[in-house]
Amino acid sequence: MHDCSTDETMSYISLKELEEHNGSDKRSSWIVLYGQVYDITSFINLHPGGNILQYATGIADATCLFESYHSKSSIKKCQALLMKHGKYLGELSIETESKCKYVMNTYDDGTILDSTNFYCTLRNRVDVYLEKNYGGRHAFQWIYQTEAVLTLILYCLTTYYKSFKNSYFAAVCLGVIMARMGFLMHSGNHCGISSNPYWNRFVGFFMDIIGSSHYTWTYEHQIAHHTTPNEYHKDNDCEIGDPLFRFHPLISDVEQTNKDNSKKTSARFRIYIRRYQHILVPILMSIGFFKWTINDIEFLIKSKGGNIRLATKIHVIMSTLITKMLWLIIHVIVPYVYYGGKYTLVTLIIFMVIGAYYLENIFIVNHIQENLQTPMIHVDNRRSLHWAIHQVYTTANWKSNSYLATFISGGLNHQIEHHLFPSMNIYLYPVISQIVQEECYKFGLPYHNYTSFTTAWLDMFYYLKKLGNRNTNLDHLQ
Ligand code: HEM
Repeated sequence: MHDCSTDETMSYISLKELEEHNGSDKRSSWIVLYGQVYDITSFINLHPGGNILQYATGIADATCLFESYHSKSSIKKCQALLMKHGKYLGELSIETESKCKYVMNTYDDGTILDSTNFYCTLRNRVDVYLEKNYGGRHAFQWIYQTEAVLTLILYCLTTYYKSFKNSYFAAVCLGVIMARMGFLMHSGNHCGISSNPYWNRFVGFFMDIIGSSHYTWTYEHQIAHHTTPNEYHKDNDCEIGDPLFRFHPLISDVEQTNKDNSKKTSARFRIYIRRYQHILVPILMSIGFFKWTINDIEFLIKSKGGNIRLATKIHVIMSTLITKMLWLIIHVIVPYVYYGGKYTLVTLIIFMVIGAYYLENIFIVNHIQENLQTPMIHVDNRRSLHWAIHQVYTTANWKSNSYLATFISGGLNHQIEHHLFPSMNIYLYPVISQIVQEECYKFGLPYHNYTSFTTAWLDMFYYLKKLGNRNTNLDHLQ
């Protein structure tokens, strides 16, 4: 990386300035690694890992993505490439809170061991082990590629029978297949399907085939969620349902500054609803697919999705609109013309609800749990945690080491391994989980692993209930 000690006059770049260089149409692309800002416009299209690099530009800290996506042996190549083609611009301004995220690895109050070498040690062990025994992070990629192609064929067949052949059974199967497409696109957009970036792009596009947008999803998931899991005002996933529901302890019952009566009523309504959120959330999960299909358009138009800014790209907006139109024609207009409104509505509800239930139940248990917060949640300087330690604290597995659970959940049962090595083939997670557990233990870090999906789900349910029933007080509004 750039040696700042030789700089006579250091330049500082503000977060605002950085955000303007996020690779939007006609804008350049800047990336922040280890607090240093680089202009990578000239080689962004030459990146050997493919176009995933575009998402990491214009964000406050891409160190987590940089470290977690490259193997031990790749990192040196990356640094050489960056030195050759990237232009060092300066340091990210000191006022930018995220800057210190990488620099310090221990809590300010010293309550935890110095874990500076946790990720380095772990990654070296994992990569050496995989290289020696399996030939690298993409072993078994042919299995995953075959699974992707077969799933796509099944999607086309079930869609055909549902939309053109009046089959309710096909609608049920389509729901399951849609969820499987969701797991696959998750791996594709994480570059986990293959060492070939085109395969990853192809499978990542499954998200658009099922009616959503891989572009907005990648920003929300890769940037907002993966770099800052369970962090309030950063990770969109811990704010789903807000203001109605509370998935995170820092979500307030009331708007602090507000004193007028209408808001007081809405705060009361919220408190009332939250009391039953553990019942309502599992019911409302059913509309997840409908929500995604519509939300994407809003995100693209506003260039913003929750806590994250999106780079505006006209060709992406156009292609998203086209794929959504095609989805609408195939799943709504065609069955409506052939079989009428009732059939269309019922089959739409069947496959959208089954798909959403399968997918959402799997991913909701990995982060929404009582014990999944960094220890200093109420203290601002918790950002001093190294990103990998943050991931371990805020993530839970269920049924680690089970290949069946890995297949059923698309690898999401190994959420800890996934957050530490997002681009690894999911079928290697059971292989490395023993190493991850051992290193967590050595460094005094937790390794949350539920013995079954049911225990994880029930704990999530009770935690939602607890969060919803938290003592609340409206007095200060008066
Ligand atoms: C400016 C920063 C970066 C540089 C210079 C860079 C450079 C490279 C290089 C040289 C490789 C080939 C490695 C090899 O052949 O062993 C590579 C692969 C890759 N990069 Fe990057 N990269 C950067 C940032 C990122 C970021 C931020 C991400 C993720 C968001 C990413 C994702 C990947 C992926 C997925 C691969 C393929 C790895 C594989 O097949 O296992 N890169 N990158």
